[in-house]
Amino acid sequence: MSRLLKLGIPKGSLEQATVDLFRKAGWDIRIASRNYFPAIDDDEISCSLIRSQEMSKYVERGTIDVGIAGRDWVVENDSDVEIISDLVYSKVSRRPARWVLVVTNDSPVRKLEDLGGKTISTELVGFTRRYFADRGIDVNVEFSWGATEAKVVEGLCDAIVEVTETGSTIRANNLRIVETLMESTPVILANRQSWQDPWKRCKIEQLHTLLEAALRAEKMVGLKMNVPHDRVEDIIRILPSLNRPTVANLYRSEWVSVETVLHEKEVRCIIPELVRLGAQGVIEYPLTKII
Ligand SMILES: Nc1ncnc2c1ncn2[C@@H]1O[C@H](COP(=O)(O)OP(=O)(O)OP(=O)(O)O)[C@@H](O)[C@H]1O
Ligand SMILES: O=P(O)(O)OC[C@H]1O[C@H](OP(=O)(O)OP(=O)(O)O)[C@H](O)[C@@H]1O
Ligand SMILES: [Mg+2]
Repeated sequence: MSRLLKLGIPKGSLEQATVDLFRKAGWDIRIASRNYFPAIDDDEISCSLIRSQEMSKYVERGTIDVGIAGRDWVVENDSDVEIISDLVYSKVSRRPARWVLVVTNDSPVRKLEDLGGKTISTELVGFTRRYFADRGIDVNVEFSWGATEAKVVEGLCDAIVEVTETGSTIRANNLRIVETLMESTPVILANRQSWQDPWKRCKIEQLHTLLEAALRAEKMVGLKMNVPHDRVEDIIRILPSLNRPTVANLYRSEWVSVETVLHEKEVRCIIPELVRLGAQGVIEYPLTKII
């Protein structure tokens, strides 16, 4: 019997970064203009484009089995879903997005308490209300449909709670961060019943393993070299690795082959050192997955 896993891809800010990550993990997802059901090169998966804000609701009720969406919206919706994994990427970087309390540069507000009795505009209304209520600060939280930064500039509110990644929107509007309220990364979230189904769970775990492996491999490279037997200890001492470098014998030789995995930025410092210590035939190669 052929089985199908219903997968939700986040439409909007995380869409392109998610499709790119799937490509690295081994799945080709093709999104045709104005079509909400992307093609995927896996007969066991059917794909839908779903807004990040709504993903957890559809996963909770089982309309889709598994999805990717920002943890922020899962928290906001207070959805009863299985969180399988945090994937640390954003729209343009590999850093978490941050929900920050923001005011204009010339605002007298310096700390959360200064907002008592004031109005805050945000898309994340439930979370913001809970955040201030938990701290005993009475604020008026208004829902914003977007372009939220403009509202604080125009004086339509006293502060905003908005998501930021690079900080460029905040800078461009002459705004100031008072405090970070929450960090958020995309998560893999699954329907609880789907997670209990052995076939679906196995398929979800396949996605989980390969998406994480592709993220982990970014910026990492493999390094391989030949080393005289009596220099191995000196070389191993300076060589970074995920666990321990591999040392293998070379056929009928006094030399050994040493292999390791390290961050690409470490390579430019380490290669001259390796050569100084007697390594030869040093090669660097890209990695696509690390499990
Ligand atoms: N640079 C970024 N800008 C906006 N959202 C980001 C960014 N990086 C990551 N995200 C995440 O993308 C998800 C969706 O963000 P958001 O709610 O702003 O909707 P959107 O996809 O940007 O659509 P819209 O055009 O309505 O803003 C959130 O989980 C958010 O944390
Ligand atoms: O810190 P930065 O890197 O500048 O990113 C933050 C901005 O990105 C998002 O807007 P988005 O692109 O989702 O457009 P939107 O205004 O339609 O939400 C968010 O709402 C901020 O305005
Ligand atoms: Mg947005």
